[in-house]
Amino acid sequence: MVTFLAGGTGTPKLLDGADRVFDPSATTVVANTGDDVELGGHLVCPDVDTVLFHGGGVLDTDTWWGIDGDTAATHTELGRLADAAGLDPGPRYLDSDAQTAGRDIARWRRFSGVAEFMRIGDRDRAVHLTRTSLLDEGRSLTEVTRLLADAFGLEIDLLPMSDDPVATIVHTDEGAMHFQEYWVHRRGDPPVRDVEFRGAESAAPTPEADEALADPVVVGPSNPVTSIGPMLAMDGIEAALESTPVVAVSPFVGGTVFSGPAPALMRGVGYEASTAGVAAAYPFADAFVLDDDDPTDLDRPVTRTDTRIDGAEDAERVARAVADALSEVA
Ligand SMILES: C[C@H](OP(=O)(O)OP(=O)(O)OC[C@H]1O[C@@H](n2cnc3c(=O)[nH]c(N)nc32)[C@H](O)[C@@H]1O)C(=O)O
Ligand SMILES: O=c1nc2n(C[C@H](O)[C@H](O)[C@H](O)CO)c3cc(O)ccc3cc-2c(=O)[nH]1
Ligand SMILES: [Mg+2]
Repeated sequence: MVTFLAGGTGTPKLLDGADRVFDPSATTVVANTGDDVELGGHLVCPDVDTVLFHGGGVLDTDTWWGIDGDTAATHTELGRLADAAGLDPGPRYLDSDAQTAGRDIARWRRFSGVAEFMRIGDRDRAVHLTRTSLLDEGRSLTEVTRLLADAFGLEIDLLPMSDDPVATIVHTDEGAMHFQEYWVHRRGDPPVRDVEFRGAESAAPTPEADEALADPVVVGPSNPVTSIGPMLAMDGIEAALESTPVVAVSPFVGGTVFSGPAPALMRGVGYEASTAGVAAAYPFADAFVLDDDDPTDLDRPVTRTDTRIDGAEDAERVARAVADALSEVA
């Protein structure tokens, strides 16, 4: 049995070849939900969905989000309607007073769906519509995710980190904004001062996620702040990781990332933007998988390989390094 902690790019890339090393029927993936956002009344769960679409063989692996070849007729029409009605096409909160006055997580992650600022594909939207309808019937996100996983034919067990809402809020020089506004609408431009996981103090990992964390854990090469951070912010997760063998794969090579805003976010929360910073963020990790070219020395065991993942064979190589590291610490 093995459990991967996943964001939406680095860890899904690793999962692309992990099934050749770890039995998929004995593999659980706990996905971040801090990025989740409500658009037009539909709950979008980007990290859960990347793993879902990857497992179903339909992921767009140019972007690592959305469905390959998806159309966007509804998205285009929403934009046209908004334009014709003279509506602001940017991200608009449904109730900005309640948002700024209170700490209502639902309001912080809920945006107006008229002229969406994220490009939602038509087949992708069908997933959000199904998910939201099932949640409205009173099912938990865990149940709904499992139903969707069955529909997409996943072999692994895919779990959201929590059934409770957590919203990743980036505090910037230009104010506080939801991660999707910071990353998609503002292209990661505003300087980061801090990152907050709103709701994490009252959110709980699900019993299913708790159980999965009793198995050996692989922290994939995801963003330590916005993909793994929301999990670590919940009570009990770090303690669970202290009690089980954990191997982490660095998303950095020294001070360089393969993609995305991790350096700015790491610096924003006070970590060095490097593999050393990742190790500081993961005090519970028993061993690390680092790139051959990473000059970092760590105080914990290190297994080295080429950690660039450009396909299933690369992913298999990194997964084998993970398995080797796990066998040494388990
Ligand atoms: C916006 C993006 O978030 P998300 O899509 O959730 O991505 P993750 O947090 O899962 O991953 C970001 C992280 O991934 C690293 N990465 C990307 N490609 C590779 C690779 O081939 N090898 C490797 N070891 N790491 C990889 C990348 O450096 C990023 O830091 C986000 O936060 O970027
Ligand atoms: O950069 C973008 N990322 C988009 N993403 C990716 C997403 O913003 C982030 O990369 C993840 O939240 C990080 O995990 C989407 C993810 C989805 O699940 C559904 C729709 C989108 C749409 C966009 C988009 O328009 N632009
Ligand atoms: Mg993410």
